[in-house]
Amino acid sequence: MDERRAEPDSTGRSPVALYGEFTLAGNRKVRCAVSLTETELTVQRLTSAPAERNKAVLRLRDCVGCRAYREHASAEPAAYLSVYFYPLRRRWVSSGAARQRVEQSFRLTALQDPGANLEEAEKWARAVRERSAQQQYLRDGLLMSELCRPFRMMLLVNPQSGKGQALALYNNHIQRMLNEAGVPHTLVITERQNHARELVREADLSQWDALVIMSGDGLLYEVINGLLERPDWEDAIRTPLGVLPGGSGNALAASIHHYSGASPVSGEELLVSCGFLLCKGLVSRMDLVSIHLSSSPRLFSFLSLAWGFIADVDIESEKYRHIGAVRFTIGTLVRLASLRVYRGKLSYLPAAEDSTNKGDLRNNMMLRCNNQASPSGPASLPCRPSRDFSHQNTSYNSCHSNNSLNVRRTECTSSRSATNALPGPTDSLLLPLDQPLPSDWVVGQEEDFVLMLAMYQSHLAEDLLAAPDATLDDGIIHLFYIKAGISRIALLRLLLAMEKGAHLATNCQHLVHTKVRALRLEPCSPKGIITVDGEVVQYGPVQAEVHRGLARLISG
Ligand SMILES: Nc1ncnc2c1ncn2[C@@H]1O[C@H](COP(=O)(O)OP(=O)(O)OP(=O)(O)O)[C@@H](O)[C@H]1O
Repeated sequence: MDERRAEPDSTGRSPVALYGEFTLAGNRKVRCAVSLTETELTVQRLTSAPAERNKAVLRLRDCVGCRAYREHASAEPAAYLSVYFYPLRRRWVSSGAARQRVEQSFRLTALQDPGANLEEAEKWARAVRERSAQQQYLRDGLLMSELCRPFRMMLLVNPQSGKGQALALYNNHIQRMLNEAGVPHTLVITERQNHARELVREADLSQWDALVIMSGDGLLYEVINGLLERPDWEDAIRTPLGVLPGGSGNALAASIHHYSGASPVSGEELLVSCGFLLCKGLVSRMDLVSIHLSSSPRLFSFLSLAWGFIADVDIESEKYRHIGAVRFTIGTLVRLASLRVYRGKLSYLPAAEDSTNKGDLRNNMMLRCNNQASPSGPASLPCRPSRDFSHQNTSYNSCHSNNSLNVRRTECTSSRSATNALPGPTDSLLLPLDQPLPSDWVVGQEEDFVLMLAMYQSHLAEDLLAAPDATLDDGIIHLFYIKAGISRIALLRLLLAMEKGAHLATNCQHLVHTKVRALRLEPCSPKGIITVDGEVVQYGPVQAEVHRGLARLISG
């Protein structure tokens, strides 16, 4: 075993920091030369076959953890080193790539003293751990010098979510991944609706470094609202949250996978990807949206507010939950066959030029090191309003083209905020629902709509990329709406294009997309469905305001 200094060499390749020759743990006849650089672990089998065929090069950024140990009750002096990677591997049956588990385990027997062999294995384990953490910091533009104590995670699993397999998925994938990453966790199996909400509302949060849900989006909705109902909501909502897909929609899980830049995956591949991101422990800020209804307490939403077609499909297809994500396809076909229109008024506050953010990565932090972060910095990406509102400064009282709202400006002098004395942040942009809107809002007139969808993350479901340019904390509500007049076939085409996030490129005249900071919807149809993060809420007037970066999410 040889320890070498990590200094740059003339080839530009990262130099070797540690070198050793071990046998494979699974086959003592195979000897390997193992070398560790700042970025890679290379395992070269020492056989007579051509060298490249017997070489595995694994990137430390794909490593979730490693372990040094001795076999229980063994008389042998050998110690073992296991290193766990989840690299992206190209799929053979379909295009794209997905993370797959690769374990490298070695047997160290160079010395006669079992303690000395174990010490050697521990030295390797420490070196691998430090370098793989360093890779994470470097990739995300952060250099942090010290790791804090291991974090303690509460993992809430809803056994009824999706096809009812969340517990089996935990047993088959997540338990092992968290053990490999050395993440101690306490498993809590939710027993009923609102169990998670009550639990986090009462919990001693000083005991937990992260609250992770394994379910659909509904359980995270409960956790977020439970945290914001606490008297200490300001600290509570900074607890890093995590999401592992176990439901049928899994929109937030699909969004964080998308933000990681990997090609689209679903099912267990999405679970492994989210498990990997969770083990890496990088925390980002996440926008939350406060939602006001006419006679219910204020709610907080992390994903979407929907009315009309999409809300109908989501709720009407609940009865097919046991078949998983296919339920949305069936629900869509059923609802298309009897397409409805809804009458209502839609108004909004356009996002200012500087509301989006280029510097997301700089707002990240390592979970193990810092989970009490300061607010987001200023934003800088230009906002692109939808084509029909580019003229909003000119003709407010007139009717516009068929893909615009009929807008008018109102003058409102009231300054009364809609936020009451409940816990949670103040809504500075909203007035009470029964008051006219302020003068800087675009105010809609009564019209017939097919759907309204407000999104704050990219995905509406695993395979629905509804807001392709949304990011976790851009401080933007991506508002989409379709007014009456669209044909069934045009609507179906749009929904199919949404699978790849191509719906905005179809130039469908009926689809409008605009970026806003707040909105108000006043339905006039006597009946209908409104959903918040896929959960039904009181039908009637509703308004929403985005709170940029209010929550913390473990993401990539
Ligand atoms: N043990 C349980 N039995 C019944 N319902 C539960 C249980 N635990 C949690 N719930 C409730 O189940 C509801 C649905 O959960 P969730 O949204 O997480 O899964 P899902 O609906 O299957 O997924 P998706 O939202 O992706 O379709 C939540 O409102 C939650 O409160």
